[in-house]
Amino acid sequence: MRSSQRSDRRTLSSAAGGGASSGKKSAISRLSMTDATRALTEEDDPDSGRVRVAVRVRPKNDEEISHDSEFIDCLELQPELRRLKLKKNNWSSESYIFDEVFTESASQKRVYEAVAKPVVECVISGYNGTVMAYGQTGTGKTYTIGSLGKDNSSERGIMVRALEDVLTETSAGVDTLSVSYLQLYLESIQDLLAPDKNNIVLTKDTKSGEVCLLGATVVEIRDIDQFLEVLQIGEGNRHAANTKMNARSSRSHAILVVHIQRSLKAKDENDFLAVDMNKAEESSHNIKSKLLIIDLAGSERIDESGVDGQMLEEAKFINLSLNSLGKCINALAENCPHIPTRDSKLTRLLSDSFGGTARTSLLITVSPSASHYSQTSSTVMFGQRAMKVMNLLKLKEEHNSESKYRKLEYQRDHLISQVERQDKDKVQLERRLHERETILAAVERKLLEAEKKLTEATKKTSAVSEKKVEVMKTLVGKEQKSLGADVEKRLAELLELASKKLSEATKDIELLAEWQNHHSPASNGRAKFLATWFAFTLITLFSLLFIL
Ligand SMILES: Nc1ncnc2c1ncn2[C@@H]1O[C@H](COP(=O)(O)OP(=O)(O)OP(=O)(O)O)[C@@H](O)[C@H]1O
Repeated sequence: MRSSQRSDRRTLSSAAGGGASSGKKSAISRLSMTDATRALTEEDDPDSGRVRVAVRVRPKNDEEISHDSEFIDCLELQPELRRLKLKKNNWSSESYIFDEVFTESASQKRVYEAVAKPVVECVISGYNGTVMAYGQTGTGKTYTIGSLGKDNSSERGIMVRALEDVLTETSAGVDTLSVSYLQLYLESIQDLLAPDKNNIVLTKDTKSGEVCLLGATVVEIRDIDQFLEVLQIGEGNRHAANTKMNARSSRSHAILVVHIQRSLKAKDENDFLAVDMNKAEESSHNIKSKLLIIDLAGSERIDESGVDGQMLEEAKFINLSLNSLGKCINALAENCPHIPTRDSKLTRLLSDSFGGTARTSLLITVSPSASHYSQTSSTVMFGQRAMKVMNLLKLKEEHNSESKYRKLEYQRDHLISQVERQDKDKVQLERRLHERETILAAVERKLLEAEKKLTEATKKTSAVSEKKVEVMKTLVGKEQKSLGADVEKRLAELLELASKKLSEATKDIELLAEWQNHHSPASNGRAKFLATWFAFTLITLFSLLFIL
């Protein structure tokens, strides 16, 4: 069995795109399982709704190599910065940022993985998706989108690789995978799998708003080899006419429509847990999604292609449809209230892909040759405007009434168990709250006791201080008393000494007076004066000592 053959067993997790990659996918899976009507919003992936635009430069062909030898390329690529520089001449260039920039050497695998794989994963999860290539004739749209890679599988383009992934991720016998292959030529839709059906009617389902191709052949696909055969038949029927620009130019838009219907059957308990249901019963609901892979006709201008007759007619219609696509993209990028989708069949077909509910990736293809500067420039501008278009992704689920009823039952049970769980949690929380309150009360009690002890200790401290002051006072009093007695004693001694000295001095004065009287009466008066002065001095001294 080939790697692309479908897996036999399906679980909800694999059904939601469990095979391929990325964390983003798990978010999408979760979404697809839990809420049928919910849109993939910016909350899940801030950039999810925007139309993703990548640019791919094809290698120069022989003609360009010989013709361009004297000119510099009109492009300079910086893939690591996702930047493309468009050079008008040596000194004038403009820079543009894209979601991806692929150089001439980028492989088909790399381009698929960056441009188409995220869309394919989305479609597997139940969303609609569109991958399309836009660019000047001969720049590699068909090569990128439709290469079958018969001789070399590394050359396989987006159509084949997308189907390989879808086949790997879906289950034969449970999911349904089918394709229609059409071309839009001269504003009529032709069935590439049944060439006599050349006017397929394009309508819109009034209920779902989905675009339908009434009467188009739908082929159920079982494996990749069968799909390659289908694609080959379609390619054989694709109308191609030669123009001056490209000997194998496609003059029509090729449209591959891939329908996926997935019947989500939950088989074991884990599956139900994955979808937020807690009962292991079998339930089913269908997810329908659609992938459009479009290889647009070349966007060259009529005057540049130099065509006439039938080919001029073709070019006019191609221009009409591509112009109306450009107008819709401009209107969407500018948030205009009216989007002119009814102007062409191409825009009616793509009404869901731009500004609708699908995930969309646009690859613009360009030539590096300076001689195609003006076409390259207008292609780059087209891509830049498309980058501004936002889509709102919506999951498309179908329910039969029984499965709806079961789902509601599961949801009710799930809600009841949630309420029970919450009640249990509430009781536990209340118990914990009570415990905390008890602890808090004990802590408060201890705090009060500690405060009381602190007050008592403060009181005791002040009593001790007062006592201390009293003791100090007593001690100072005692000291003062003993000091006073000492002073008094000393004074008495001094007084005694002074009175002794006074009486001695009085005696001496009397003796002196006598002696004076006897020997010199003239000096008697003076001696008497001296004696009196001396006595007065002693008395004063004695008084001072007494005061002290
Ligand atoms: N990246 C590439 N690597 C190698 N060869 C390429 C690449 N891109 C394009 N080519 C070659 O360039 C030629 C033109 O490519 P292709 O037919 O895919 O252009 P186109 O854009 O589809 O043109 P048209 O609008 O006419 O359909 C083909 O021979 C193709 O093999």
